[in-house]
Amino acid sequence: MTSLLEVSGVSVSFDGFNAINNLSFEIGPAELRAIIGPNGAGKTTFMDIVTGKTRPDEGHVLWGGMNKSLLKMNESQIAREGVGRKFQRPTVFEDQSVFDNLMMALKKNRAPWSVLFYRQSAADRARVAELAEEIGLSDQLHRKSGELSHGQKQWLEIGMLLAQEPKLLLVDEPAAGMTLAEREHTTDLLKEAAKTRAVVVVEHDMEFVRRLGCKVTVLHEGAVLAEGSIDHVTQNRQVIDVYLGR
Ligand SMILES: Nc1ncnc2c1ncn2[C@@H]1O[C@H](COP(=O)(O)OP(=O)(O)OP(=O)(O)O)[C@@H](O)[C@H]1O
Repeated sequence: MTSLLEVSGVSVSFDGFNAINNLSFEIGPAELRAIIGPNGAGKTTFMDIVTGKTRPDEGHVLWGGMNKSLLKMNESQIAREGVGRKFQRPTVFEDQSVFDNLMMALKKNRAPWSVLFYRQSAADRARVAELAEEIGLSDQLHRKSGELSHGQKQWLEIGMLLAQEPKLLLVDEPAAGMTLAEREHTTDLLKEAAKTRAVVVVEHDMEFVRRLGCKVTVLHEGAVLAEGSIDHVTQNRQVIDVYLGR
């Protein structure tokens, strides 16, 4: 398998503290991966490095078939390369409808004149309908986004990211604050999204991770402690010790 993203030997320290410690990580172009790990394991810092927010002190972050270095790009160049990031709290335009939020998010020519003279095309409207279907909000299209439930807002934001057609989607704790039914829908949505792109889900909720049914990477002290199926990693003695604080 050729990787979409290949992180190797990456280290970063903050004031002498090693937050990421010789970390290596690979993901394929259509793969779902969960990253778990105790507080302070380096999960957020890892995402910050991939998205260009934090520069590592050492190592390589290679992207795509041509092995471009993401470390040579700034945050917006990395986003344009196709790396999308969903933060924990939903950030949708609350005063706008679901339809308008999705329409605004569509991948288009962002030059000022094209935004100024932009008219919705039938193709764009069809794409918005398709995205709404994918995130399960087809019947909410004309609702104000601020009126949606927490779970629906999260799906809308995922839809807005999918509208940008990312090759890699990083999702931070999507299940937090969701009802069981919302979690189940979120699992389906992420699994579906990962059929055509790479999706990395950082999550604390083990049941949610189990339902994702994907390979799991366990981080601890800024490095990979274990990797494999959820059963494989949860039976690993070191992982058990770390989670029990031994
Ligand atoms: N900008 C920073 N300055 C100093 N220390 C930092 C900075 N960012 C992260 N750290 C430290 O690096 C370590 C890793 O933090 P990180 O937020 O990546 O962990 P995490 O796995 O995401 O944790 P959590 O599950 O609590 O979100 C922590 O000890 C944190 O305090």
